[in-house]
Amino acid sequence: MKGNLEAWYMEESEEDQRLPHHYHPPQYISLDKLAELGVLYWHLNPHCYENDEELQKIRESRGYNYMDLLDLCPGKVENYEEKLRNFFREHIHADEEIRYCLQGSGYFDVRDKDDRWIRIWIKAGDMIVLPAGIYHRFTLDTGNYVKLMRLFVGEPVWTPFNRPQEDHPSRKEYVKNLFNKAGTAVEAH
Ligand SMILES: CSCCC(=O)C(=O)O
Ligand SMILES: [Fe+2]
Repeated sequence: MKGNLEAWYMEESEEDQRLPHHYHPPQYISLDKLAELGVLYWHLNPHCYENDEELQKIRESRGYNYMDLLDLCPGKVENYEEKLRNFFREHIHADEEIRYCLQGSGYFDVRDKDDRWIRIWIKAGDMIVLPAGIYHRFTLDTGNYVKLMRLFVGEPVWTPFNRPQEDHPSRKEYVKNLFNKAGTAVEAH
């Protein structure tokens, strides 16, 4: 299913994290550019997530056997404010972070090769995978609500490792792959 994920370079400022933080004019990023960073994307039909063959195929091909749902609104999660604060602290994980947006919307920010923030706006139907070792963070947008499916290979481990983590094995592996990919054309000669 075709989607239209929007992502852009984010202007850093002390303003409300839930605002878009565009440059003027905006600097949009293509899906190819996100793919270079190892970020994967699909657009699915969020209304049939309970019985969706497309979702099932992705889960089978990538081994995502675990799933749960996270409803980010004040009454439904414990320590709502603290959770949101932690999500917005720059961190990595030892494994992929796989999120499928079923309702609402929010921003995943990821660092590019030059350590600039890219803001990825996920809405209902957007499924993204952040690779292990990529620096990222998450915030709600001004809509203030998101319902996410979380997927994982095996028993889930959500542990965040806050920046700096240059010696963490998943970070080292990520950086190695990131710069190897860019260098392959040269090495081929
Ligand atoms: C609300 S899911 C995204 C937040 C995050 O980066 C995490 O859970 O590790
Ligand atoms: Fe994370």
